[in-house]
Amino acid sequence: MPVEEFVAGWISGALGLVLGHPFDTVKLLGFFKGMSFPIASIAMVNSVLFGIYSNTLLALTATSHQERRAQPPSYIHVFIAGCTGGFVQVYCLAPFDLIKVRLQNQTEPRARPPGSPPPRYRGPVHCAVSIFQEEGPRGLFRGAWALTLRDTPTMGIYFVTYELCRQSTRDGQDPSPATVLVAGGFAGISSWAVATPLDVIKSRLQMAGLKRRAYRGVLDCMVSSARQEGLGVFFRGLTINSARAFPVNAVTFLSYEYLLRSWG
Ligand SMILES: CN(C)C(=N)NCCC[C@H](N)C(=O)O
Repeated sequence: MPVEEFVAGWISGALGLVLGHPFDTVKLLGFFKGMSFPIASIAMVNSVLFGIYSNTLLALTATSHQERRAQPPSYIHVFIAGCTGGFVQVYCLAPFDLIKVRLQNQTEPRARPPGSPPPRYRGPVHCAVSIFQEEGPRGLFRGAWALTLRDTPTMGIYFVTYELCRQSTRDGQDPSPATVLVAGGFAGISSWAVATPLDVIKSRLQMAGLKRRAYRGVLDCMVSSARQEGLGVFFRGLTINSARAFPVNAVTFLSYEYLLRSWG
């Protein structure tokens, strides 16, 4: 199994993450105060996504990343490979994503009035240990099913959009940096546009353990959220997700393509 796609995926994920830092700081407060935890976790998840995607395409089409310039894979193969990458990365992402959502939903310490109780979680490691102790090892995978439903098809869409947008490049030639940036940016936006409704549901399920709010599953959470707050609830966060997705994924794909190209 070629490993360079995993390494390129890790580095490009880290670079995208640095670029997304201002957006993530607005959204996530405590989680992104330091960069080391997100780089170790989210960049590792990106490495799994790109590595599995590329190796699945290799299995389906018997072409390496370099050979695919001259022999582009069909969109159905790209979609299957993207879905496979999305499915596998969920099980690395689930605990990190849970920690992110729990930290995101607690009050920012700097904004707390003096004398108010300290935040429940002191940071990502404390959050992971507390969930493990209070909700058991399975607690760390709370919301994983919703995450699977969110990421499996949307990662297929992510890679198909990327391939569609860079179609203007002639077979056998490398796409220009502008093409890669635009294709990567649109890949991010299209996948987040489709993913946002399930992202809302996933976050609610992940918070349920803490708030002792019981949902019977993904469907129950969808129905009760829509009943109480209307259909608009499914589009919460769409603007910030899209604004963040363009630069983050433009840089992720640009660095991924250039790293693989420079390694031959
Ligand atoms: C849930 N969806 C839609 C995605 N994860 N899409 C792919 C983008 C991944 C990238 N690391 C990002 O955070 O934008």
